[in-house]
Amino acid sequence: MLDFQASLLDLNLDRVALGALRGRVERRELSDGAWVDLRRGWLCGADEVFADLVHDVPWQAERRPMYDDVVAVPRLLCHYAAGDLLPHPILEHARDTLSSYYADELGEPFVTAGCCYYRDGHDSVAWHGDRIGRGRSADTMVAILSLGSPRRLSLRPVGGTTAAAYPLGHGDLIVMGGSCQRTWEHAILKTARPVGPRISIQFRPRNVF
Ligand SMILES: O=C(O)CCC(=O)C(=O)O
Ligand SMILES: [Fe+2]
Repeated sequence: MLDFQASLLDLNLDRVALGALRGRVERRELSDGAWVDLRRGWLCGADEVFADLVHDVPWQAERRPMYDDVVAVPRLLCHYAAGDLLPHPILEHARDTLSSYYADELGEPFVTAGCCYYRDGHDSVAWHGDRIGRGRSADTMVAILSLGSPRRLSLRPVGGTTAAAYPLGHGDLIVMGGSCQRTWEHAILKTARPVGPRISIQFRPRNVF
């Protein structure tokens, strides 16, 4: 119902824009110094941006070794390094807005953008922390903008059982912060429910992957 209302709102506004962050971001403390911030419906006009990204991003199907085999990574990917032009101007605006909103707490800007395209419920990402680089040893932030059909971002303390799950889609923002990448894990689990495609854009600071 909410999604439907958001869609109508988007049509009425007929424009792509970011809502306010100040006063609209809700922080949830996890444990061990980990937290997530949520700002639902941050991006208006998400349908249009979603369609543009499906079309314009050079999506890549990756393969990776697993045991004795090489298997397809179950989602499409495209990584934008620091300094790369992002595939939609609203994403540049989102990155810069996040950088200034979190400047005091993060102490550095968000510089990279990882894009993931989950075509349906078979596409997923297994439990992990973004721990390559500094996320392994230092507090940091990973900000995720979600477009399209809602999928759950599941979270659990490392090695524990699922402790939180946030349905994310249609312009929602979630920021994982504090020790989240090293003391907690996150995943987009496969689902047998009929779900449409979802795109997520993860903004990260330098040397966090
Ligand atoms: O798609 C998402 O929201 C999460 C993706 C993710 O965790 C990753 O690519 O590291
Ligand atoms: Fe991740």
